[in-house]
Parts: sequence; C-alpha cells; structure tokens
Amino acid sequence: MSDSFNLRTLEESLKSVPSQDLKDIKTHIYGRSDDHELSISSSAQRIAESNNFVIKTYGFKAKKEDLRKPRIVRIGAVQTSIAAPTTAPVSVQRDAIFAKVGKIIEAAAADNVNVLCLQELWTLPYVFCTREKYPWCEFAENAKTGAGVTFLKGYAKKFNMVIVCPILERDEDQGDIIWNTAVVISNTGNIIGKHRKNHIPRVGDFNESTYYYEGNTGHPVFETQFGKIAMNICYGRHHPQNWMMFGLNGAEIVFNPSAEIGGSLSDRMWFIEGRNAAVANSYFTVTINRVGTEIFQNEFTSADGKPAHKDMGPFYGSAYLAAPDGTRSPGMPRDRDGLLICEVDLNMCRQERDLHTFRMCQRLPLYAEGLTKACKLDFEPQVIRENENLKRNQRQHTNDHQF
Ligand SMILES: NC(=O)NCCC(=O)O
Repeated sequence: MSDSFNLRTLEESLKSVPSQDLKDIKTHIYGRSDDHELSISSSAQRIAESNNFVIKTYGFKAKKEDLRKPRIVRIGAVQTSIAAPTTAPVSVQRDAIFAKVGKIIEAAAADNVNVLCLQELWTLPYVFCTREKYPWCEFAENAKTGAGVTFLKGYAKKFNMVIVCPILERDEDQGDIIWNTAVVISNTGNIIGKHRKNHIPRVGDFNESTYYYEGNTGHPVFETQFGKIAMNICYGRHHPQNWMMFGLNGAEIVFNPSAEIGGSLSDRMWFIEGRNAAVANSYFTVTINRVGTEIFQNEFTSADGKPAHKDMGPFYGSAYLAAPDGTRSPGMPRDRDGLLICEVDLNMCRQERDLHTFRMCQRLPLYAEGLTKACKLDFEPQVIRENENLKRNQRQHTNDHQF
C-alpha cells in the first residue's frame, strides 16, 4: 500500500485550519462554504453511541419553484466493517453482520431516511482476494428469497424505507450461477427488481472474475415512491458510460456500493468519480465503501512479486453524496462504521439540466456513430499525423502548380 494514503480524513485535517480560512477551503473542496450539517435525532444518536457507529447528516437545497412542489428525500448510506472473524462459520459471520446492520437501519429510521443503500456485498467479507471457492460461495443467496434480502424486506416494510441490498447472488433457476447483484426492496417490503454489476475488476487482489461474470441486466432504473434510483456497482464507477446509461434511463439518484482498499488503486479517484458523474448526468450520486481490515486464514499473493499475505489492507470507508450542482457532502470516516444521511430536493436534477443544458448538448448520435465504428474488428482510430499532413500539403502544392 502506498504510504501517502495512510491518511487522516480530510475532515480531520481541516480541524487544524484557522476558521478564517476554512470557508474558502470548504468552497474549494465541497463546492460550498459550509457543510449544511443538519441535526440528528436524539434516538438515532443514542443507537449510534451504544453501537459504536457515527452518524453524519447534511442538507442540499434546490431553488423554490412555482409549479412544482419540492421533492425532499432523505438518502442514507451505510458503511461497516465485518462483524465476526472470517474463520467463523458462514452462518455466524452472517448473523453478526445482520445484527450490526439492523441497528444502523433502526437509527436511519429514527432519522426518517426514505432510501437507504448498503455497501457492496454487505453480507460477507471481501473474499475474492483469496481465490478460494469454499466456504465463500456459501454466502451466495437467491435474490428473491435469500437470507440478506429477506432480512432487509422486514425492515423496509416496517420503516417505510426503500432499501438497496447488494448481495452475492446465486441464480438457482439458471444453473446456480453466481453474480454480484444489488436488489431494490420497495418501502412496501416487495422486491422491485435487481441489477447485476456490469464491470468486473481483475486488478490487484480484486479477483472477482474468478467467481462471476459481467452482468446481463443492462442499466435499469427503479421507480420508487422516493424517486428514480439506480445502482452503479463499485468498479463501474471508473466507467463514465455506465454512469451515463443510468442517466439516460432517467435516474435521479445513483448509488455506488463499493469495496475499495486504501492505496494507489482507487483512493485518489474516489472523490472525483462520483462527483463528476453527478455533474455530467444531472443526478445525485452516493458513493459507499466498507471499512476495516479483513484477515483470512490462508495466505494469498497479489501476483506482484511481493510476499504472500493474509489481508488486503484496510478498506477506507469515506462514503459521500454528490449533487448535480457539483457540491458534495464531507466524507465519512475512513475507519469507522457509519451512517451518512443527506436530505436532498430531487428538483435540483431538472434545475441543473435546464441551467447547463448538458443533456441537450450531449450529441448522442455523434457518439453512437463513433462507438459503432470503434466496436468493429476493422476499426481504425481517427489519428492525423504531422507527416501525413505535410505529405498531403506537398501533394496539394504540386497539383496546384501543375494546372
Ligand atoms: N469491488 C470492486 O469492484 N473494487 C474495484 C477495485 C478498483 O477500483 O480498482
């Protein structure tokens, strides 16, 4: 891991900045001069304190409109470490994380969260670094009837909350195939649908392609009582086209449930990618990562010539929300379980679209044509070289002088 990423959070570092400088610095890094921090209900705070997690709440306002009422939604994001050692039986590990996340959902309900998303593969450790199949494949569950989904359905109905449940899916109807999937549970407790991760990492210890294939569900947007939502799962964050497609399908909030370790792979991109996607697509993005170090029984290598080891290093948390106007919330801690709550007005999506006209200027047919060419086997990149230009000009010159 690169030393330069053994950081405090930005927010911790800011505590030592003199107050007269703080406003300007925050404007640079969050796009606004103060955090718009909202109060947390005492019951939510009590649950957080007695279960050792942090709650942070921020507000994002849109302009007042004459014809449309504000569409205020409270969005929640959950970041956690695993709750039992990776050597414990699968059922023990699962029950332990259920108990931990259950408490965080109770706090979210006490603070009136409408739409909540958990981190990628929230029911299990990030086991893919090991490349071992057992017992890890036992965590895979049916997307309709599995343990994690069933557990959250109860909370969704009880608390009138839409919950996004990212799981390791086992498709029992289609040959027991495993997928990386996020299931959308409506506030009625019914499942609205699911999306399978489109971009699968094969980098460092992220050996997901040993377990499952690229998703086959396109870019669905799920219409809920609290807005149109979508999930761009983890590695898809590096793919602007993935973000774009959810935008074209009308998403207003796109969650990015992730598993990312500190260091050179993604740390320096984290606060750029979700925020850029929010601006480019005029929707809210919520980028969520797990925390803690997960230690495995058997050593594995990272295929980089370095010694074998038993953990990937710490996952860096840092969940945040970015708004279509380019502002963002502060990041959650890098090393603590936490619940981020942001109150937003979904009217901001259209307001930003009207202001910048990014959608109108998007030139989709131009790109459709270019992409169609780029996908062909005989594709030739459109590159113009200096020498060719010179030769062309010389030919032209000779021709001009012949007539
Ligand atoms: N879980 C996951 O997709 N991680 C991606 C690793 C990276 O961003 O390089």
